[in-house]
Amino acid sequence: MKPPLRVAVLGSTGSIGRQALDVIARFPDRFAVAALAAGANADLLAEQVAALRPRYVFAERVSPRLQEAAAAVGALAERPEAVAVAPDVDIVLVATAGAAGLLPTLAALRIGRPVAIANKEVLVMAGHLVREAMQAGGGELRPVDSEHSAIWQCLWGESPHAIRRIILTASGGAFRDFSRGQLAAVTPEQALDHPTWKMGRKITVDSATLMNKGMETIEAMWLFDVPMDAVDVVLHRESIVHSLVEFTDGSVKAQLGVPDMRLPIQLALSYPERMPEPPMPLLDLAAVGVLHFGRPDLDRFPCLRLAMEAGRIGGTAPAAMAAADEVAVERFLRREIGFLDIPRVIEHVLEQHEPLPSPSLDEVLAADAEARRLAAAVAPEVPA
Ligand SMILES: NC(=O)C1=CN([C@@H]2O[C@H](COP(=O)(O)OP(=O)(O)OC[C@H]3O[C@@H](n4cnc5c(N)ncnc54)[C@H](OP(=O)(O)O)[C@@H]3O)[C@@H](O)[C@H]2O)C=CC1
Ligand SMILES: CC(=O)[C@@H](O)[C@H](O)COP(=O)(O)O
Ligand SMILES: [Mn+2]
Repeated sequence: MKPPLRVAVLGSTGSIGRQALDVIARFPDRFAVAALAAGANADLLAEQVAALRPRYVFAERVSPRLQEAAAAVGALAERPEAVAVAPDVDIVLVATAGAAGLLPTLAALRIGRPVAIANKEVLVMAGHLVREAMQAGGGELRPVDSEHSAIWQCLWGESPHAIRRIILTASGGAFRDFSRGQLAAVTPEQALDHPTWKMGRKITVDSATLMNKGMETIEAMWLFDVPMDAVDVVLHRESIVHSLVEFTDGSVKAQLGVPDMRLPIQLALSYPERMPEPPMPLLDLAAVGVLHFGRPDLDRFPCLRLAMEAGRIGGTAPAAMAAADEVAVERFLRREIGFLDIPRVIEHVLEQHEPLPSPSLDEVLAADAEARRLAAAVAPEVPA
């Protein structure tokens, strides 16, 4: 029997991270936790360290309790990159949110380590650097985002030359049926009430603005090496069809399942095998009854258009956009700006930004920092 796959979970206290620990715990013969990294939730991380006894731990905020738990099992790392390249790790799951996963992803890929990537902002900011690191190190990227896991599965056994179009499905988020007038007055609590998925706060707001889908179009370009013109978005309220691929001969393949991230997480770990048991309830299509599809409305949800435009421009534009979005979402959650200000802030930043083609890491980080500074300074137009 093979020894268990040793997994480093970056972002272990978050929504994806906690579900990953669930999956790992279900199959102790197959998977083991080798390392954990998190941000500010030192209490939960301390509990995870005490229960799972990883050999490497990183935290942005270290509490005395975490220090004690980490000292009992190994050393506290100074940086998340150190966890990503620690010895005795077979795969790194990058489940941090926002820009935090960029450096650990590059570090792991540069030493040829497989990376299961949930943190889509990493690919949006610097897809070309991720690809370069993967090619230089001989590493491998396995998609975790549900749509990209679906596309990945549709492409198994297919030639990449046979792809005509990638079709990403979008639930439409919390405000899919709201008018523009109604959108002006929505609250963070309403935005955080996603109709089909339970996720972290930032991605849930991104889903409500359709920025999540916009970022996913750029993520698809890098993961599957297709131009933006070969990526489409279709609204699908039920989140049962996770995405589709249209091939050159007109055939269309889709992957379906109940909306539950434990399947894509499990598959990214078990690949190229499928596990013998599902981690979630099975899909009963007769009980679902009807599936709906439609076109996204770019007037009500301009973030999708902004992201696709940034993806087409390339260079530092997507990094500036992602940074502006991160700041705008935080400001909305703090009630400093209204929901309709989120695309305004991003558009303002992109108008000021002069994109550099093929940027170095330093240039990406500079574009990120400048976009954050600009986004923090945009005054709200809609009263928060
Ligand atoms: N949730 C979902 O269902 C899906 C998520 N994704 C993507 O996966 C990523 C994670 O999403 P989600 O789990 O929802 O987000 P959460 O906000 O729930 O979790 C984010 C995690 O990142 C950790 N973190 C923050 N900063 C650092 C840092 N500097 N170093 C290490 N860890 C850090 C947080 O730690 P702490 O809590 O301790 O501060 C937390 O564990 C995002 O990019 C999202 O777009 C993609 C598809 C589905
Ligand atoms: C679960 C997952 O992959 C999320 O990215 C999800 O897609 C969000 O739903 P939306 O379709 O509303 O963006
Ligand atoms: Mn997704």
